Amino acid sequence: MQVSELFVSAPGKAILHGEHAVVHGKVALAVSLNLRTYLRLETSTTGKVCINLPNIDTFFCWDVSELKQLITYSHGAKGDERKRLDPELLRTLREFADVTNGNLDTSNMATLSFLYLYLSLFRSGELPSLTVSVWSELPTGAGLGSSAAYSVCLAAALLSASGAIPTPLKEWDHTGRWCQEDLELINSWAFQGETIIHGNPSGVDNAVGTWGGMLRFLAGKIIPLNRVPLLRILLTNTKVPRSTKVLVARVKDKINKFPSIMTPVLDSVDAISCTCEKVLSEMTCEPITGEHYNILEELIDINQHHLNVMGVGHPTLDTLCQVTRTRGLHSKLTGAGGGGCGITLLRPETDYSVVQSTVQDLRDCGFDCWETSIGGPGVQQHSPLSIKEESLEILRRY
Ligand SMILES: Nc1ncnc2c1ncn2[C@@H]1O[C@H](COP(=O)(O)OP(=O)(O)OP(=O)(O)O)[C@@H](O)[C@H]1O
Ligand SMILES: C[C@@](O)(CCO)CC(=O)[O-]
Ligand SMILES: [Mg+2]
Repeated sequence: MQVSELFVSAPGKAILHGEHAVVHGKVALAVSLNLRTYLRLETSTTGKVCINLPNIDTFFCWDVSELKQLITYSHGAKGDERKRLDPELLRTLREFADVTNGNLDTSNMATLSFLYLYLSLFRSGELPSLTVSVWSELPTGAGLGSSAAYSVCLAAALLSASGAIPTPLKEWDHTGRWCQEDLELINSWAFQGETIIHGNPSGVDNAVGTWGGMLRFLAGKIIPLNRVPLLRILLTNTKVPRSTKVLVARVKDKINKFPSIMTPVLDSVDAISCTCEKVLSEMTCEPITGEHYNILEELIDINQHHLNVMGVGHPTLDTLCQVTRTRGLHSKLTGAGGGGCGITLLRPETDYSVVQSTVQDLRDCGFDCWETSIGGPGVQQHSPLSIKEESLEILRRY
């Protein structure tokens, strides 16, 4: 065991275009948010493994000796264990935690992905006693990549604690980032955590949590977009709970039922992402005009219609679009939809008073709403000094 106390964090994300279509091999454009999930890992000599997940009211402790037996029953991963889930280990863990396949309980999913990563990453040596506490600024299950930020934090902390990757924080620094090769390892294990929570993730959310910034994602290929203009975005949480796993499965059923109808929709979303990427890149090399923003707004409107066609809209998201439209602003859902969050594009000239009135209108609908900054850094190691006092207090409370 390499560390006694370790802090890491990973950002949430907003998808500009391409949610759902990305699961079916189309392009998505996604960007990290300034809202983060923080994790504290502390080694101990208690002979216990504990997780504290206060956002979802989940607190568990197991004896290391009890967990050790689970590995004996499992035959170990075959092939490249970073890329594919070990079905036998997962089955053993489902039995152990009494979680049936298809169970969507928040607490069960988070526990299962922790146990899976812990046992997979330490199975070849001694299982260590440790306590992991996670605290997030992100709303859970609202489309802002909370599951990916959680999985990325778990992967980074457990890989570092196992010695598979170094801890990058220098004595004199407040934050440290891993090298490219280590980030790829973190991302691949985070994808496994996402797979346990989501069922069939594309990998875009964990890629943003790992690398941060804005990126183009296509069939597992990640291209960072460095030349993008500064965008002003309003985030609205309708507070309608939904599960990404259920929504992704719903879209798949629809594609299977109406392939000739749904395939053109997915192709159109792909073209929207590509057109948006082109416009964003033009905006960095020529003077930004109103026409650039007109196109970005039209793309948002068209995509929102497509997402409704895919069956992942919600009446509250329609309300969000209508309310912002009366203020001349354009919105779409972000993430899996079915409730959760939407994004509204603000133009550079959008007056502060218009933003304020829009926020108030949306709050009057019962939504949470705030202007956000985008493009925050990907997964990081922290010194305690670089974590807000309230978050640090929560992480060290358990
Ligand atoms: N802070 C957290 N602590 C523990 N578990 C979390 C936390 N945040 C998210 N999770 C896990 O992630 C699940 C929510 O994932 P889900 O993919 O449905 O939503 P999301 O990631 O917020 O949205 P989207 O996938 O659309 O971006 C929760 O049920 C829980 O298992
Ligand atoms: C709905 C989806 O496209 C995005 C969720 O943030 C699912 C995924 O890509 O894994
Ligand atoms: Mg998710």
